Amino acid sequence: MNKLIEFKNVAKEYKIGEVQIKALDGVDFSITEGEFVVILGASGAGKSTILNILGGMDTATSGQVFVGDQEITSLGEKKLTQYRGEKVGFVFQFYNLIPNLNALENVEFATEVCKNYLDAKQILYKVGLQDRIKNFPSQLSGGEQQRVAIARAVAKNPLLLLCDEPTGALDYVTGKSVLKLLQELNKDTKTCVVLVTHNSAIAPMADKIIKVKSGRIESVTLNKEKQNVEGIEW
Ligand SMILES: Nc1ncnc2c1ncn2[C@@H]1O[C@H](COP(=O)(O)OP(=O)(O)OP(=O)(O)O)[C@@H](O)[C@H]1O
Repeated sequence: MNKLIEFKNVAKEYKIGEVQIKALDGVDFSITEGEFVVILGASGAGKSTILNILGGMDTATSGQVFVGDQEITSLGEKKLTQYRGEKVGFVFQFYNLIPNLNALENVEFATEVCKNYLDAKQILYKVGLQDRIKNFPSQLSGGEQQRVAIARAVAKNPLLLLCDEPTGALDYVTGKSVLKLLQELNKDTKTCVVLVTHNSAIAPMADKIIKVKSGRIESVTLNKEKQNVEGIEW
């Protein structure tokens, strides 16, 4: 399998007044096509910063990030917007759906700027929402809203699906079903999934586990005994 993502000596510094915060301090790792990757670390370790740089929502202070055949750290604003719009699907802790659009319209709206998008209705069926496509976000449970958000991200047919604490606002059972959906989508579509969490118990579901500590990579582990989410308890 080919390398899809590479971080080379990536640093991110924030300056607040006189205080300098090193959110990332020389981060190196790579991700292969089709991998399901879990990024683990305590609060403030730098997980979201990695995800945001990878998704083109933030820029590195130094270092290089390669995604596919592009070095995204060298892209100008316009090209970076294009990268974000076409190549990256995002799923966040809070679903960020548009309240006055129904489930189908939320998914269709997201694909408007994409070239190779998938059929919104089909994707909503795939995430188990065939009976809810005309419902507005306020008529859906948290788990259902997250399924719409996942459908919205997947319908773009992205190169990467980036998930930042996607189960953070959900109860145990609903969270587990959302993780199961992400694992199945990764398996079926071979889309690379990068999932940020502080919950180390879900690491066995990944092909690769990247541990982050104080802005540095603590370890990168290839998981030879990948498990289905159903078989993991926490
Ligand atoms: N916009 C910003 N301005 C200043 N400091 C920031 C900013 N964004 C992040 N940081 C700092 O960078 C460090 C890493 O933050 P990051 O959000 O990546 O951590 P995290 O591992 O995702 O944490 P959490 O699990 O709590 O979300 C933290 O010390 C944080 O306070």
